[in-house]
Amino acid sequence: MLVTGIDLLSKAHKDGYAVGAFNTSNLEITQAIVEAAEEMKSPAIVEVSEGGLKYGGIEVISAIVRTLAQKASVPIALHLDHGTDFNIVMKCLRYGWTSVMMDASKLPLEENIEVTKNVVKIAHGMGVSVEAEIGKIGGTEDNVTVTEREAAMTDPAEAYKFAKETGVDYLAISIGTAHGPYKGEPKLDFDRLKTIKGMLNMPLVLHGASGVPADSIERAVSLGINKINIDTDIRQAFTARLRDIIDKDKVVYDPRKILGPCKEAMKEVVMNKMKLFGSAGRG
Ligand SMILES: O=C(CO)COP(=O)(O)O
Ligand SMILES: O=C[C@H](O)COP(=O)(O)O
Ligand SMILES: [Zn+2]
Ligand SMILES: [Zn+2]
Repeated sequence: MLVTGIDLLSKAHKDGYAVGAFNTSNLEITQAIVEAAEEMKSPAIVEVSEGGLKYGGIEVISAIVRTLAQKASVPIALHLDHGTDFNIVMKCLRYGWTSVMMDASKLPLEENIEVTKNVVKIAHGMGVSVEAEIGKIGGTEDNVTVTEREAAMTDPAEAYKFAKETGVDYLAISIGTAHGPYKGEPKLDFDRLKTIKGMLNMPLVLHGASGVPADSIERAVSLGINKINIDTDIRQAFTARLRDIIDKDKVVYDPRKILGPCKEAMKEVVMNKMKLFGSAGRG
């Protein structure tokens, strides 16, 4: 069934687990996520970036995700990931999305507050929940100095002010993860997470979670992370299986014989994340 993001995340916040938010931009990735959720009896968030929307087109992507979510035996939310353009956020609301992220984290704090507050007002009027970001979640962290890393992290006092003034439903914080494949091992600032959770007492979101070791993920969940974004690990599973198939079989030409096994590889990744995040069995 199709539900709102806050339906899923308020339960996760209360009971101390995290719901995976998996990026999609086509049919097979969406099938992999929804089938994994059903098999694991887990809730799931299917999310699409602005780039993903451009790739698939909002009508088509909305229809794919909504149809599969409505048919699913477990609760699924349809979420806009890193909406940086106010008009795209509004478009997702018009297309019946059940959760949106307004990511104005590149703007100064007061401007981020203004933009986010406005989105919260409109989205809440339509029964849709909102994520926002405070701090800067980078790309891969090569060439980032310690001072730069520290400056990009979420300041707990700013996060508190932001949450209070915007009325946002869940908040993405920066504690040392980065989008994309890691060059070295990510080091998470657990003390910062603990402080922020203690001050805000609301669902918190971890971006850039692909490639983060399982013990760090478990610790982050135990300290109050309730939504975990995964894209790169799924993309890599897809590509590895694709290479394997066409390397081994020089005559295969039916896309279904290629994409079917690729979907299974992505599904495996998603199921393992659901077990790790503690959402399996909660759907
Ligand atoms: O945060 C993400 C999407 O918003 C995904 O991060 P990864 O690149 O680590 O999978
Ligand atoms: O946050 C980034 C997500 O992995 C989406 O990436 P994308 O902008 O390449 O679709
Ligand atoms: Zn961002
Ligand atoms: Zn992200």
